Amino acid sequence: MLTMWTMWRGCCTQLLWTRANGKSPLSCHAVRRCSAPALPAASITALQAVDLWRRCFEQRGVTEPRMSSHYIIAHLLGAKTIQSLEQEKLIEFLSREQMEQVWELCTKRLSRVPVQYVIEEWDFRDITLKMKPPVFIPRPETEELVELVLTDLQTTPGVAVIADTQRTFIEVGCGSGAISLSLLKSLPQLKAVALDQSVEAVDLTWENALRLGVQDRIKLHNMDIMKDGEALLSICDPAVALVSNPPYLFSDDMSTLEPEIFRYEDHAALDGGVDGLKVIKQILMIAPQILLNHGRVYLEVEPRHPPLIRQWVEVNVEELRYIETRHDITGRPRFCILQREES
Ligand SMILES: C[S@@+](CC[C@H](N)C(=O)[O-])C[C@H]1O[C@@H](n2cnc3c(N)ncnc32)[C@H](O)[C@@H]1O
Repeated sequence: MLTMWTMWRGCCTQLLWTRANGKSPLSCHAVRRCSAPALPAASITALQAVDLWRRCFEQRGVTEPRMSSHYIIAHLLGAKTIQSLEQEKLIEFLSREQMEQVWELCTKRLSRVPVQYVIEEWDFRDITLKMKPPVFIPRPETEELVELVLTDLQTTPGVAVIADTQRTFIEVGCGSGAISLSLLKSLPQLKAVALDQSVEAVDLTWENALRLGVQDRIKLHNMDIMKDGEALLSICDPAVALVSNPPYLFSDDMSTLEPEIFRYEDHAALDGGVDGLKVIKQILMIAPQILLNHGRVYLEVEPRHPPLIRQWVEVNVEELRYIETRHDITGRPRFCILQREES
């Protein structure tokens, strides 16, 4: 499936998680304030606008200059990509109104607003999600997490059986709803209970659920798992799976993030504490109480985490067994699978 992320990733490696290589933490956040080029008096074509803004982004040090200009201008012309537009449309002169829109959105990008917030939507697997700052922008690795969960729920003996009869899964930290809504879209028999500490995230997931027509199969809660873990037990029936892409960055790494992330995304979605495991440990403590026997936990984590999680669970959570670590398409260990097993 050629998603926006695949194409984006095809042109760059690791857009958003990349640290500002070679720059000191200070310099990477001290973004130059750039004035936008003046709106030309005469009209230009879409292709000329794409090229003008690409060069402008390049000169001003905006990451992914080509893709940024492509996505914004394609979006304004009613398409996902420049490549999907007919040649005729690309060489037509833009109207004054279209020119003003291009300038407005590209100027936002110039001040390092992520392109996903600029165009206010983004594709995740086969769904299009509305995006709104500061709610976390779903990353390509998470598409892999969803694939993994879907396959595992349908093919693992024992898990597949309970997934067939007990149909609720829980997501901790739903953000824009990417994981839960994608799973609901793919498996019509499933129901979700999703929670997030951010009101903006819960509201955005609800808006996206309505857009996708799955609102009857999802229950949403504005809840902080660190404080209201016990309350979660009272609001949902035992579940077949607990899925999460929690905040997992080591606090020390926060200052090395690109300006797009550091300045615009909710830090609570990213910062996992000193060892990146603060929320993960809480999820693992609660998991045995909210999962059915043989129910599974699926986590997206930082590449350093899998051995630490395995070790920690062995010592601290009797009823959870570490099943395996899975790698992402770049070969990094990024996903952990655990299973509840009654002693
Ligand atoms: C990395 S983002 C993932 C969002 C979404 N699931 C995705 O993959 O695009 C982590 C999410 O967890 C939420 N979160 C962080 N700490 C939390 C907590 N203590 N309780 C509940 N949600 C939390 C954040 O608000 C954020 O939306």
